Amino acid sequence: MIDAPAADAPRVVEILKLWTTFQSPEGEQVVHRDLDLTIRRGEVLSLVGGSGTGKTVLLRQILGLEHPARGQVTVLGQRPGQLGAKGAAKVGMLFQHGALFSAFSVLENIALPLRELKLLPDELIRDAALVKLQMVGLGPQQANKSPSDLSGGMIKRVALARALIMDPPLLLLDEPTAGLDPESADGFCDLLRSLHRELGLTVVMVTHDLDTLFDLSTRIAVLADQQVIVSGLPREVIAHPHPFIREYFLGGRGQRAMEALHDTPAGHAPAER
Ligand SMILES: Nc1ncnc2c1ncn2[C@@H]1O[C@H](COP(=O)(O)OP(=O)(O)OP(=O)(O)O)[C@@H](O)[C@H]1O
Repeated sequence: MIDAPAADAPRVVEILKLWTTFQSPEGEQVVHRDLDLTIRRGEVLSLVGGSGTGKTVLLRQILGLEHPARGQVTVLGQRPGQLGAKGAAKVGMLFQHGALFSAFSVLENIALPLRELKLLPDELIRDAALVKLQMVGLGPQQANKSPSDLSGGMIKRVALARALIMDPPLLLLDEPTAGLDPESADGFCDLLRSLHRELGLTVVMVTHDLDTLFDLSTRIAVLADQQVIVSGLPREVIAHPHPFIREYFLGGRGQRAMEALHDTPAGHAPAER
């Protein structure tokens, strides 16, 4: 369980009156409508919502890979996407399937954002990548391996090392434990928890996994009806009457996690699963 930061901690992400639209054969599809969301330093904010509610698109907008039709996204006081390669120094992103380059070794993958900046000599870049490899719990013996030689859990760790190579204060996680067996998922949550503490990170995470959600979130924001319909501690969110929330948390698969949650005063599930 991670403690929430103070309510007046500095704002890291500010989303105001955001509209996201796409053209489809049926006409204009509105994904976000007047969406507001503020994320403060030290939070682990989890985005939850049904399929197609725009969770991944929102992460991509925070990263600056996509831009809203209307409204404003501000990250650490600046518009995302205006920083080019230097953006990686502010925001790290762990993509859902790792997004490692298969032609590159583990170490080359981790070093890539630093290499693209062309500011440091090769030797320093290599040393920095080795430090990050160790930081995510892997040894130098993994450095020259190809991504195809790695397990799912190791791919996530290498992708996390790459996301952290420039020590960004903000980390975005898209389904960090999807596809991992329960033991690897537990290990990855432990790693994220300790990195959050040691590095003082702010984290925005999309997850469908209730264990990961309750294990790591300091706050949950629910996307439905094109907006954030509620955000707060798990027990506050679960009390909301929206049908998606009733089904998601109180339907079959949510029951077990909810029972564990029930016994904890802060509304967090215990760290053990
Ligand atoms: N580049 C695009 N062009 C057209 N439509 C898009 C584009 N990107 C996303 N969409 C649409 O926007 C909606 C939101 O997509 P997004 O991937 O953010 O959903 P999500 O909430 O992450 O869903 P899931 O939980 O299934 O991953 C979907 O209907 C998707 O088809």
